[in-house]
Amino acid sequence: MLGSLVWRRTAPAPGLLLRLLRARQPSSRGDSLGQSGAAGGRREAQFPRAATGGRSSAQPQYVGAISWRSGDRQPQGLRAATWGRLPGLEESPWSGRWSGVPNAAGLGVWALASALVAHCYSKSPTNKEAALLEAARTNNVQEVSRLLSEGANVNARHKLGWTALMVAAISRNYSVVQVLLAAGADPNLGDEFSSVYKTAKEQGVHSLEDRGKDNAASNILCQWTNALEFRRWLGAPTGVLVTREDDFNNRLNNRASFRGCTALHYAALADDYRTVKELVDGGASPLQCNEMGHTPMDYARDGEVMKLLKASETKYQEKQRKREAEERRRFPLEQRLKEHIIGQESAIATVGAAIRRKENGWYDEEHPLVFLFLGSSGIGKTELAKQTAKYMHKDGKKGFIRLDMSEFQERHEVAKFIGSPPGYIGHEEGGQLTKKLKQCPNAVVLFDEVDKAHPDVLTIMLQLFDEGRLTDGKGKTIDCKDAIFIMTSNVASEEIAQHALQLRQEALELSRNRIAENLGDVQLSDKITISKNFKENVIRPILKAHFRRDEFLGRINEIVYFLPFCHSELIQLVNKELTFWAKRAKQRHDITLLWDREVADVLVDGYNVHYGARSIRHEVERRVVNQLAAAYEQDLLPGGCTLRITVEDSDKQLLKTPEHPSPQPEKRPPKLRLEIVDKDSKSRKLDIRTPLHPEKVSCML
Ligand SMILES: Nc1ncnc2c1ncn2[C@@H]1O[C@H](COP(=O)(O)OP(=O)(O)OP(=O)(O)O)[C@@H](O)[C@H]1O
Repeated sequence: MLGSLVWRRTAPAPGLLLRLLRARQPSSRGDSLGQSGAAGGRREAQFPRAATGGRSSAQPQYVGAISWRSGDRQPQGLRAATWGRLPGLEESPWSGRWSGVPNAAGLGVWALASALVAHCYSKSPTNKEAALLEAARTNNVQEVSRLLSEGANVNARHKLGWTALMVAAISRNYSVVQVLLAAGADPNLGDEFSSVYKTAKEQGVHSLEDRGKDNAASNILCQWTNALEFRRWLGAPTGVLVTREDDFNNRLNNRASFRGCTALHYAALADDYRTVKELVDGGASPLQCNEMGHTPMDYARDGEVMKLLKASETKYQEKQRKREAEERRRFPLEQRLKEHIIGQESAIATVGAAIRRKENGWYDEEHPLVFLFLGSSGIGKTELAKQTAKYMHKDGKKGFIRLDMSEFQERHEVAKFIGSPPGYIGHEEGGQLTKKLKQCPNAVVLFDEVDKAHPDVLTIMLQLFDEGRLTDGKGKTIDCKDAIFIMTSNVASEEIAQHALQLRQEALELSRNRIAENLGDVQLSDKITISKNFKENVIRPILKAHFRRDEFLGRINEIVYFLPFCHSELIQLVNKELTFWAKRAKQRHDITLLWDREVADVLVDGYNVHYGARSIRHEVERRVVNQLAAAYEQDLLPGGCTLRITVEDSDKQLLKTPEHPSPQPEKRPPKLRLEIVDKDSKSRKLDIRTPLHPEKVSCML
């Protein structure tokens, strides 16, 4: 592991090679401004005598080390001693001789360089965060403390993605690590730098040296000098490889990916016991994985550091378990789910209880947990699965696997599911399920529309649920007893919806009767529960007929029923949608959006039991967002204004019907309108033209 991330001691890194090669090139143009390298935590550079004020010589002679002041691109000694003595002054780029007297071209270069340096310095003489990174790298504890006391952001990142704590850790600068942690550095931040080549690609710069994006002046100058440090001194951008080696560390393998590596990963790589200890004591997680899925221990060598990490892993796990248990007690899963899911209380309770059993060790460890979510479209089946995955796997993505089973309707599509056997097309690709399960064997796996899957796919699923493991096309077995499998289906959704609506009607009538009979403290309640009788005698036979397998249904731990929304839940859904648009209006257009209570009542009418929450979303878009967009397009919404959505008084319309030849008064559905609220809190209606009619007509959808 270690070998893949760190260059062998004897092999110079490519960037170093590149610079060595450059330095050895004959200095025909007097451009050899020297080498830089990290030595003993202090950055040193050697400069030709010509550039440091010595006598000119055809063979550049090097003088002693000149130290960088942290946060300062210019060598101090150079600035003090030879300000203005730039290569063009000492030697003409065209003459190839050291002259001592500036010729025209030399003067030009000098002027250009001076202007450029002045520009660089005027732009950002002391960028605190950049200086902090540099001070952390060079082990300048005093400078780190000074910058932090002056307000430098301790968690700021280098433009390529690492933080000061990571630099200090890889540089084995234990004292800096201490200071940074004390100042609140987050030890669990991950590096955003991947590999040199990937980062270069992502940032759109060259991996070795970026010429293309320089400003023209520094480019011209650097073509003459071609000295990397000089380019950097001028503020000219350098390539990713060199930046990584110079600003971070030059002993790391530039091909390896470092994304997600924390300071602790780097301290383990650097094999620095004191820093590892400091980080662990400072709250660094020894369990945190980088993008490759490796923990800091994977990078540790055998010895003290490895021992320390092992011990802290166990301690951290124990601590984490206690913390999570406490968090669960204070903020149970059901409560979290209710923050995202409106209604569906019985479904939430069923899932919550099963997961609590699993989390607390009260479950059958030989089999994974399997749910079947039943109900019509758009009522939160997928959402509940997603939120459960979020709860179980804080890092998200890999912990939630979703497969649309309508893609596995044919027998040959089994191969897509678990991968083709050797010799078949697609063997190398692997299966959609197995590939993802391999990455996260305890994921929450959602099989959407499971009723559409081919029976052969169901057979594989049955095996998976039964044995808790799966063998892929390459013959590799994945153990997934800890996974949670959720299947969704619309089978029997019509029956469930009708039954629920009927129960709700009965409950409502009962409440009304009791109120009418004056039976005291009666509350109207929308809460209903589906009876066991209905589940056994209506739903189970439908499922049996569909899946044609008792054993398949037998392997399901819980069948979870999702019911159509009641009125109060619909009001909540409407408010959720309107809140979403209000946030958007504020963020994008600085418009404050308010609405009257009756607006939700009107929008609830758009509910369609077959489309669930989606029908509410569409109704809000059709009746509110369309108006907002039209008003915005017609320039009726000044920035910073306040808008109110109100219900237009329902007016009457005269209708003639065959039964009633004389016109009958009929109430039209109420309309929504937009009003702008003036500073004096008075509202005035917005006159929005309907997009299809150019003439001015009031648009009230
Ligand atoms: N109970 C609910 N509470 C809040 N939002 C919901 C609820 N039900 C559905 N939604 C929203 O409606 C959209 C569709 O929901 P979801 O994908 O969960 O539907 P579904 O029941 O899985 O239906 P389908 O079978 O059609 O996928 C999502 O954006 C979701 O946030």
